Amino acid sequence: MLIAIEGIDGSGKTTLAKELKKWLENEKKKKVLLTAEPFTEEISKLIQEEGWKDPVTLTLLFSADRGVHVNWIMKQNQYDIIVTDRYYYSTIAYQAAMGIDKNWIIEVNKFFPKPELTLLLDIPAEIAITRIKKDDKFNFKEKLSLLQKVRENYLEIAKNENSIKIINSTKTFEEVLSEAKNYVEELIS
Ligand SMILES: Nc1ncnc2c1ncn2[C@@H]1O[C@H](COP(=O)(O)OP(=O)(O)OP(=O)(O)O)[C@@H](O)[C@H]1O
Ligand SMILES: Cc1cn([C@H]2C[C@H](O)[C@@H](COP(=O)(O)O)O2)c(=O)[nH]c1=O
Repeated sequence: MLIAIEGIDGSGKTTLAKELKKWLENEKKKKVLLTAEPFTEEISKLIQEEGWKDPVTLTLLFSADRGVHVNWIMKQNQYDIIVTDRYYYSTIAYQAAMGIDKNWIIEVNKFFPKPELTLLLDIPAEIAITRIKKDDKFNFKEKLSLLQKVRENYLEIAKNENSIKIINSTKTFEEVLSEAKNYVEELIS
């Protein structure tokens, strides 16, 4: 079972992913693998060196990275649940915000398995930006207008996809976690 956690930078994905894993392991006795994208060191390096110069290259690099990630996930048979911090909705939301055609991004990513559940942490970019650490490795993060567009794209994608559940991430972390647990509970029970 694949669960994706999505949202703009600083929306709380990594914090939620870690706490969900603890809860699933301790309370639900599930074997959980926590993973994240970008996945490979090599492609992350290329993204940093080359990708940001050109959104087409960036789309292809993130998608190629996902191919390697998915192949690796397929071999992790010992787990009940795989939780990934970012998946293909990130490429649709971010690279479309950079001007790439959404349908082309969907086409490039169409062979990857669809997550059974995606938790979309929704938060205004103005608030998320105050939570982003200054030493983050990708350099466009401070660009408020881009993150605003990424947020709009995520909400648009969610309108047409029942498996994406929107959680208001301006709430306290305890509230966010509780809502996320309810969605996961529905899925595993
Ligand atoms: N609901 C919340 N309320 C307030 N602060 C939060 C909440 N959730 C997470 N945070 C804090 O916000 C910061 C960013 O969280 P986190 O690193 O989990 O976000 P992220 O979405 O993974 O970010 P990025 O995409 O930039 O890696 C952290 O300091 C975290 O403790
Ligand atoms: C998978 C993916 C990621 N991005 C962007 C989104 C973030 O700004 C960075 C990843 O940083 P994180 O702190 O590790 O979440 O990359 C993207 O633009 N497109 C993608 O497909």
